[in-house]
Amino acid sequence: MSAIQHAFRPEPISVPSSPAVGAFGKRPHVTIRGLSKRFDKAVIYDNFDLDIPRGELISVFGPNGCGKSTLINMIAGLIPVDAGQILFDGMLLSEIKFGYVFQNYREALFPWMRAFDNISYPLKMMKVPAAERKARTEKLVAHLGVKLDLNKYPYQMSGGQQQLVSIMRALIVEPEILFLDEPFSALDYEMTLFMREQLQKLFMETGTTTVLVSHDLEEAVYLADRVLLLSRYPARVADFVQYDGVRPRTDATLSEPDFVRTKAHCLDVFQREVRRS
Ligand SMILES: Nc1ncnc2c1ncn2[C@@H]1O[C@H](COP(=O)(O)OP(=O)(O)OP(=O)(O)O)[C@@H](O)[C@H]1O
Repeated sequence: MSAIQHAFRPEPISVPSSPAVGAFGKRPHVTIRGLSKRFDKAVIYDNFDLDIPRGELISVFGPNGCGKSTLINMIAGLIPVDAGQILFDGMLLSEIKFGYVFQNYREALFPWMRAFDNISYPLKMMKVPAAERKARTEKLVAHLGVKLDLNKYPYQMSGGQQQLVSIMRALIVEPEILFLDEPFSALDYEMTLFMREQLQKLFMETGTTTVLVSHDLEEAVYLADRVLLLSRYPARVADFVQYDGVRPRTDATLSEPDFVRTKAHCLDVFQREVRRS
């Protein structure tokens, strides 16, 4: 193991001998074993294993088209797996509550519903009575300290506000795990910075296990407790890099030695994977 790997305290990703204890020395939240997926002749995953620790924010980063979205979509049950098993504390997806935030906020919200109704919609699907839906939505908004007119329709809100509504809609069910697929990529830079702070605040408030696909290495490291670096497909774990930067992370974080080293290490791994044909 090189000196730089020591500095980042990478943790080996291996199939634990007992499913009760994962690679992190504690029970993993999500256990993926033997996952396989192909699209026509392209083998995207072939017998892929991964443990996702509880209560951490995991950024997924890797070469273009390597299978980042496919991974979270399979974990979230949006696309079927060809083979393998994904368990959440030993349970199936159907037995847990999870939230998913799509990249394209423009198509994610119901345009005929006000922000408030968009946020509380999953509760309606769960047949929660109207009074309780209202109370829970108000509580979530107050808890997060979101300053937004919830009577507005999506077309009356900025992209960032719409994405914030999408995130709150994902959180309203008090998910055990939250998936975000490049949630800020359609936003302008100012809004992206604002939304990163919102996400970080949410994460610090709720401690929800979060899996974030990002195209931006700086963002991936800045937000993460661990960065999952994938290889080109068939995707392997090229590295699973721990980053312990104190939260809340700020602009100053970006020039801290630990951040700079972690990002440089991730970039090294990424470039090695990109060069590999
Ligand atoms: N429904 C599909 N049918 C056929 N091929 C698909 C489908 N979905 C994804 N793929 C292919 O599978 C590979 C992985 O796609 P995926 O979107 O998971 O990658 P990604 O790493 O998220 O991509 P990007 O970096 O572009 O966001 C890509 O080559 C993609 O073209």
